[in-house]
Amino acid sequence: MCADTAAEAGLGVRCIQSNHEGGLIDAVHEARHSTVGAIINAGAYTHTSLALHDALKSYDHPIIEVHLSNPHAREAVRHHSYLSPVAAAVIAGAGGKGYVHAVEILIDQLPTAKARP
Ligand SMILES: O=C1C[C@@](O)(C(=O)O)C[C@@H](O)[C@@H]1O
Repeated sequence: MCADTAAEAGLGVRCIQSNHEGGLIDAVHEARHSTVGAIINAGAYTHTSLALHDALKSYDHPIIEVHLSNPHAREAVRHHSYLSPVAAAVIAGAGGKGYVHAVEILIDQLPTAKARP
C-alpha cells in the first residue's frame, strides 16, 4: 500500500529494518543523497537515542515519525521522543495504516508538492 501511494506520486519506497541503533544511524546517513524523505518508526530507540536524533537532524529532507501504538497512552517513559523535534509530522496509534498516511503526508511536504486549495 505504501509503495502504491508513493508510485502515484512517481516515487519509490525503500524499506530498512534493523534491531541495532547503529544500523538505523548508518541507514539514515546512507539515505542522505539517495532519498527525498524518510518515514521512521524507531521503536524504543525513539525514547532513548540522542544519536539517532543527531543523525536525523543532519538529514536534509522531511521526516515523518510513525508509531503503530499511541506512546502517549502508554507508560510515561514513552511520552518523550528524541525524534519528534526533527520530524515534520508524527503519526501515532493508527496501526499499519499510519505508514500509508505517512507517505501521503511526506508527499505533501516535498518541495515539488502543489499547494493545497
Ligand atoms: O517498540 C515500540 C513500538 C512503537 O514505536 C510503536 O510502533 O508503537 C512505540 C514504542 O514506544 C515502542 O517502544
